[in-house]
Amino acid sequence: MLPESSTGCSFEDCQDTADWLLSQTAVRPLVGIVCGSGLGGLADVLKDQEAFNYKDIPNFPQSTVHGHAGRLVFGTFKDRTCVCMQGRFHLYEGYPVQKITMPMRLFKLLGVETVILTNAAGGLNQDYEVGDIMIIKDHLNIPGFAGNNPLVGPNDERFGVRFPCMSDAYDRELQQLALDVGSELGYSDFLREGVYCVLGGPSFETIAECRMLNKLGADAVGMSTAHEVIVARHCGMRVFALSLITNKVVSDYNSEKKANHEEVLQTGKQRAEQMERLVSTIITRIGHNNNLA
Ligand SMILES: O=P(O)(O)O[C@H]1O[C@H](CO)[C@@H](O)[C@H]1O
Ligand code: HPA
Repeated sequence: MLPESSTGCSFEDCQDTADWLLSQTAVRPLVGIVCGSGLGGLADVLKDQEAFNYKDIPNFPQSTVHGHAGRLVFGTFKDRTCVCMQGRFHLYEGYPVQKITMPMRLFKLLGVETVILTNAAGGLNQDYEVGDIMIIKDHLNIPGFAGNNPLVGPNDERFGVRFPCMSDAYDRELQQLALDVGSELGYSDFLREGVYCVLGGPSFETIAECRMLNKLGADAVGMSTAHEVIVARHCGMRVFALSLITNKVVSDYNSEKKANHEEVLQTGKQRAEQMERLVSTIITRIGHNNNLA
């Protein structure tokens, strides 16, 4: 059986889901947002909200992780129309990688042009502090090294080409815009630019793994985002992504510290306001057809 037909992620499945949503709401979103662990409050910046529980959306996966509410929220910010995933899906939840990235194809079919992804991540870079916000400039897709890439399987040209380029995955103009907005908001002291590394999870990294990832050039590590970015780029959407450094990884055998999800959610709460202001200000500067306002 073809992977796409077995997971409900074919073009027709995604189109059915898009048609259903478009029949339920008058909002025609141009910006798609994905909230990372503990960052679901980002959806609250949207006005005139219309929200759908994931369980009520045809073909849609369910959120199983604490800190991911499981709601798709449509609304506007200033005059920008948005759709926001309050909760994402991860490999470790047991979904095939095609299923966890299906919402990106749905975004495309809803008319989204720009995707803004956020995540919680562990800081590998020794200069990073908890609470830093990292503009993702590139990624290391470790599951992809082992063949677990969301584009594996028959390619549907209606979404994109068989061999999409990824050297331009993270839009450089949007990165610059984020730096400018961050500076205007007085965030420069905790705004970074770096490389995000995705692992399968759900176990946190060993000390040896952290040391290796840092040597490989990763600044932050998490269990999401890169798969979504690949699928979003495959179908031609512009991508911008932020990591909130919620914890410093343990890379010293003398350390007593232990990575844990509670700390991740706690840091999310502490930086929620700045994350929301940064993202919402960036959204106000994104024009139609991918132009910057
Ligand atoms: O990437 P998001 O969804 O923000 O979540 C991050 O936080 C969780 C670990 O605490 C993992 O799911 C990791 O990927
Ligand atoms: N490792 C992996 N994923 C994470 C981390 C981490 O330290 N923090 C938040 N998500």
